[in-house]
Amino acid sequence: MHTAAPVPAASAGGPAPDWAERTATLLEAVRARGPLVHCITNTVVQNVTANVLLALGASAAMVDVVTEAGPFARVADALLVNTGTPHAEPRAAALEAAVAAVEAGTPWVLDPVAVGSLPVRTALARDLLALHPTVLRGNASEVLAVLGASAGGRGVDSTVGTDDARHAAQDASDGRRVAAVAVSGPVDLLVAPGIGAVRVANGTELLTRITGGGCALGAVVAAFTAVSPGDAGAAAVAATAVHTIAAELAAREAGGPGTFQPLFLDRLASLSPEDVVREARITVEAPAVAA
Ligand SMILES: Nc1ncnc2c1ncn2[C@@H]1O[C@H](COP(=O)(O)OP(=O)(O)O)[C@@H](O)[C@H]1O
Ligand SMILES: Cc1ncsc1CCOP(=O)(O)O
Ligand SMILES: [Mg+2]
Repeated sequence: MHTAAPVPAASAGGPAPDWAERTATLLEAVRARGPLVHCITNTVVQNVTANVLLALGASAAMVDVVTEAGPFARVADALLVNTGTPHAEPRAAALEAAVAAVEAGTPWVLDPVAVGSLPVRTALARDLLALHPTVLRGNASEVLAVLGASAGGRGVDSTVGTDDARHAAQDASDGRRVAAVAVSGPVDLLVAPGIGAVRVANGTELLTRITGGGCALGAVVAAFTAVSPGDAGAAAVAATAVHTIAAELAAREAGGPGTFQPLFLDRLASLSPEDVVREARITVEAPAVAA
């Protein structure tokens, strides 16, 4: 079992090199353990999600059948539930898996894709949220919508910035509805009790020009929760940094979205701890200290 490094001290607004070191350590832990990630995800991104997990060094299994999903969530190392194409059976399987994950102590991630004005997935995502996912991950519109603070974005895309979701995300994690919230966008925002607001400025606009740039990130976050027991914030930061740094390196060689996708998988697989430490652009805004 990997022993996580201590949480780095927060420094207001400045660079936080300890998070880069810790991300590198957690990346090595993912590769050493090869966590099995149980995915109940949408039909659009199943293939890219499995490929991203395999490139990272994790394992993927798409188990979205009722009566299989619950038992599998008990033996998997982590679970991802994504609401992108919420047909009837995957909806029931998602609830079954989430209940089992909570009972078994399997960490799990909720990605409330396109929640807001669409009633079926919005009800499902709220039911899932009530089961206390380890990490809530989505774009800013989705995070706000599932928390009841907005009407949602434009389909699967956000119409607001990550900082617009900051207060709702902090309320959700401080109130223990979830252990951490990961809000994606041009600069990703990660919040959890004790870590303040962590921002990861890595990434590439090409991640928004292929499908699954965010959905696969949810699976990567799930893989990192498996090696960060009790520290969902660290899992969210490390997963986001690894995903976005690999993408950024791939974008330097890519001719466009078509060549970017395989290069992204190559970079995920070859990303070294040194690459992480050299490329990470992570800042921390310390939590407010009570007077
Ligand atoms: N303008 C951008 N520049 C760089 N990276 C981005 C940009 N927009 C999104 N990303 C990255 O793309 C990934 C998916 O984010 P996002 O598009 O917000 O998710 P979703 O697909 O769920 O809406 C994240 O890793 C995020 O860091
Ligand atoms: C296009 C689409 N439609 C329903 S789910 C989905 C995939 C969304 O993927 P991402 O949120 O990673 O862009
Ligand atoms: Mg999404």
